[in-house]
Amino acid sequence: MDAILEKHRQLQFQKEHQGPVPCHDSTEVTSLDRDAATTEVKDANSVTVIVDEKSYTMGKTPPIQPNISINSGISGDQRTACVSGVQEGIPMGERSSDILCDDIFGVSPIRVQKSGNLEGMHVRKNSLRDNWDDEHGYYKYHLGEVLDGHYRITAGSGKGVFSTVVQAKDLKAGENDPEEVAIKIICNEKERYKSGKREVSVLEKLSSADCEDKRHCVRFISSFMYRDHLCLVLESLHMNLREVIKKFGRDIGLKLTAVRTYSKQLFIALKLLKDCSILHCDIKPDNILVNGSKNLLKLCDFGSALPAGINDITPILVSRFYRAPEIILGLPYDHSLDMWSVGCCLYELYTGKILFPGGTNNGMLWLHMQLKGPFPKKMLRKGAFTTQHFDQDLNFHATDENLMKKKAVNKLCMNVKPSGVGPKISSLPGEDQKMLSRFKDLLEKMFVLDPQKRLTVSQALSHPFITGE
Ligand SMILES: Nc1ncnc2c1ncn2[C@@H]1O[C@H](COP(=O)(O)OP(=O)(O)OP(=O)(O)O)[C@@H](O)[C@H]1O
Repeated sequence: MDAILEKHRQLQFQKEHQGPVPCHDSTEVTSLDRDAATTEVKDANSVTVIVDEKSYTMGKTPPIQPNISINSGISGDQRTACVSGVQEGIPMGERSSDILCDDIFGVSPIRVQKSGNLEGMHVRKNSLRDNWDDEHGYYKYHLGEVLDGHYRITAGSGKGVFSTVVQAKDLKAGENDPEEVAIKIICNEKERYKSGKREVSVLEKLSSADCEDKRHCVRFISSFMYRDHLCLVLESLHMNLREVIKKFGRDIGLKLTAVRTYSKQLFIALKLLKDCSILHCDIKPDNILVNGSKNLLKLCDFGSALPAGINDITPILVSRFYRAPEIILGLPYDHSLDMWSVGCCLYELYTGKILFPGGTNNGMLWLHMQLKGPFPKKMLRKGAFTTQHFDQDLNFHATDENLMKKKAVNKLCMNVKPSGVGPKISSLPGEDQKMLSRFKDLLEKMFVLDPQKRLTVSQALSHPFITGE
């Protein structure tokens, strides 16, 4: 990818010469083939739990989060949720029978069925399953296998928490049909089947609202059942943005012109969601796919999507690093929650770094305040979960273990001095300074803490960073 290599070259030049570097003005994200096979990371000692996506709603016992560790990484990794203990300092009697566990890096929100120990969890055993499933309910496909007499599997493509995705050749493709497709094989489990069916109806709605395929959401082709697995046939894309960052932009990020191209396409996708009254609720680099030339992206994984206006209050909606503050505080939410997540992705694309790597929701709020200052009191007063993070005078109350070690956190939250996005984004020589300051301005507006004042999708599409005017 020229744009990224160019950025590497600039950094290298800067290091060696400590001065500006002449720069190509490449705006295109150009092709670079995937050559790394996906890795399987498996912890021999981990115990997999089957998780259920329905989140807890306002008024029920607040969630207790066991220390869940999830072997996570890019989508090709095997992600296994394993319970390593329970949260300290909470009497057993106060625990809800349904314990929610928070996600960690890049992993979609999940819910285990019972707290603390493995008793009652839906632990799968090989002997209990038909032998075409693995012990966790994933379908054990093999290359060359023909699914439903229709699709020959040509390669593995990715693995999510709830599915395996394979590349396949459509053996019955008509003249205008794509030969290459991706098939998302949903885990064989009742709740997964139900959420898969919901994903199908969201995809159908999006596809029929975008007949010309110009609005950057993955195309849905069809679905079928195969050996008790719901299978979604989707257009095939090349790799996800987490892989792109990892492979080409780790700790450095992509060139601004490439970020601008991706930003515009993401906003067009958000506009489609808005027009269809759908909240994605899990936007993160893993769920954004690019084509082989890397110049076209598509939003994928609508497995957590919700109709706008449902507003079940839950503190674990959206993967944690990309989770907007209104979710954590327990406020009503709408399309602005996806705008926040997209902001996190754009920052990550440009810098190669995660903007809010909080270890807990409490840690996330602290990072939000460090960037943008104290929360408006009006907002805090309305939050169903505010008391978990703020005292009665609305001063921040650190409960995150890592935060408690830091002296600065003990100060009243009113003293938090916001850094803003600007200082976190370093300007590279050769980068168009006007475009960069517009990018910073865009991000600043996407990270407005109050969701009602945050940048809307129409405003984003007409922002000077996008229009260039
Ligand atoms: N249409 C596609 N073309 C190519 N690869 C895909 C496609 N859809 C998904 N993938 C790959 O599979 C991975 C998992 O897909 P997806 O996120 O839809 O599954 P999931 O089980 O809902 O995952 P999770 O809940 O962990 O986010 C993606 O990150 C991507 O790498």
